Amino acid sequence: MPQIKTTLDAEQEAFEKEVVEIKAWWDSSDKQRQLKRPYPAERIAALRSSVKQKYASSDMALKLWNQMIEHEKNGTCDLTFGCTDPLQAGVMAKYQQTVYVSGALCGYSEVSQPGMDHADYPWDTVPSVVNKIFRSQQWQDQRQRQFRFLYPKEEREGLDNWDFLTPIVADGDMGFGGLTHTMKMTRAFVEAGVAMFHLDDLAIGAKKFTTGEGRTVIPTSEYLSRLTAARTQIDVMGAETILLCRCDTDHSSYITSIVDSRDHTWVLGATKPVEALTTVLNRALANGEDIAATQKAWLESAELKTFDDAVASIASAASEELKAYQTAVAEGTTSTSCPSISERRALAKKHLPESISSELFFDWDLPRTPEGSYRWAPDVKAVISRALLVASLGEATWARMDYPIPSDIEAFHLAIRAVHPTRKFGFGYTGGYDWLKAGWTPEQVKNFPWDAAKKYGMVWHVQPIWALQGQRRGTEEFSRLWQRGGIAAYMDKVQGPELGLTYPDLDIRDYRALDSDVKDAGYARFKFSGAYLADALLETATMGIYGAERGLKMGDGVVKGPKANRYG
Ligand SMILES: C[C@](O)(C(=O)O)[C@H](CC(=O)O)C(=O)O
Repeated sequence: MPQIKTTLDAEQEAFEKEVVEIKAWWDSSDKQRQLKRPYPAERIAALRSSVKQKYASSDMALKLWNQMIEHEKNGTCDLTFGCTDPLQAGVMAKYQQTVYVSGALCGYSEVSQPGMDHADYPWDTVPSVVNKIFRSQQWQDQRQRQFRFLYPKEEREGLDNWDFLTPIVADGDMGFGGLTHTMKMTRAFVEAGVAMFHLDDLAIGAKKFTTGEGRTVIPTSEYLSRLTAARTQIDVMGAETILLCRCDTDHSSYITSIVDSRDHTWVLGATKPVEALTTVLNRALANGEDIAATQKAWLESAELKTFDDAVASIASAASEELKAYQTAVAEGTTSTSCPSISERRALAKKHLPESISSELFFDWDLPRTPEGSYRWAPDVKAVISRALLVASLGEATWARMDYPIPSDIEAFHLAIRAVHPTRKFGFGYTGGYDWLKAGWTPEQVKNFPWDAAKKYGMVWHVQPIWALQGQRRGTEEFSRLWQRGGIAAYMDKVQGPELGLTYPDLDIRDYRALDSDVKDAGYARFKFSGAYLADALLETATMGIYGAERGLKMGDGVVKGPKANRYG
């Protein structure tokens, strides 16, 4: 193999030139300047290959960035929805400025083994759907252009001229593995032409949006490395691809590790000296006892609390000393850091009378799950502190809320905007949200997208799983139409409007009386989505431990749905 023909001087000079170019790029726009990399330009230059490429992803990202800036200026927003189908994407281009490629939808319809939204499909699944859609957008653009040039300039006015190159936003979930998976996925997204993708803080292999189990997140430090891995890869490629920092901490139930003290405020511990939960569950399993009942009884006996609540519950009689402890914790807490549990133990010892502090029992290992995760109860402050910490690694933020609680939405966005006044936010309308039940008035629901755009800079809104509900309904309507009216109904209802024709002789109207079918209400979200099946499979694999907390029970081969799902 021939050696590269260069001299050491020439090699060094080219490297230094590249470093200068990278620095200039990082300083070339507001978009770039807001990013704070934890690595120097030299590191990126050394990580690059010598083949320089230009990616369409950069053009699409800048287009989206400008759209978002305009929305932010005008207090408006883009409203899009999830799509995996190129034909749909072509239609969407007429009405919205972005197309969203949803991981959940890909998991249902783009893989050889469909399933619930567990992000358990190969890491390149979503990038390859982005690739398919981006190519189809280019083809739509090409065929429209070719059609326009069939006409001379003076006759082109009024011909279709849609902007089919709608920026694609994609679901990167939790990066599908370790940091190198995240980098490979990022690279695949950039190569596929994505404009923006989101990465969240969910634990790998533990995304469980079924009916039976809470979500597991990773520690703050791991979330930071995950987003840094994606940013590194984007920089190595010299791309403008936008990174949307999504945070799923809101109402999550478990955290894989307590290595990062920034998470400690919300971690739950047993406040009674009980046996470890796993010991109790294993014994119950061996004895064939009811797992759900065993777990429930254990949780009651352990009296789980956060450390600060544990202190407050034993020190209520010593209100001055308790206050001193709480003030000391508050003084050691900033928006991005807080005292660790060992430091809090020391503060409790310092401020509480010996007779009280010696009573304090807090053990966060006892309630660990069979997979080793810790239990925690994060509030909106936890989401805010994570989002603030990672903000400078990406250009936009999305707090994925488990439920649209008005005060949480307000607190989150105002807190981030207070630090980053021009921050752009995304928001997802999960299909199961019941806005009225969450405390919104009908008027507020009607105005939400535009009000939130004005108030918070929420410029990108997505209904990710429309296809699961809306497309099913559309297909259902057509299936029934077709059965009742055959080709005449097709001509009247589908082909006619498509070709601009009416067929007055086809006087068949009875097929239009499509009675509304509410028999299957709730079907799409929990049955068609496979949530019950997923629960049953996980429950079987964990010998009944999975879902026990939410009241799922293994019985007669039939898994009964919980009375209340995660939407309350
Ligand atoms: C956006 C999402 O990641 C998706 O896969 O589309 C899901 C959608 C949903 O559960 O409604 C999510 O929000 O996690």
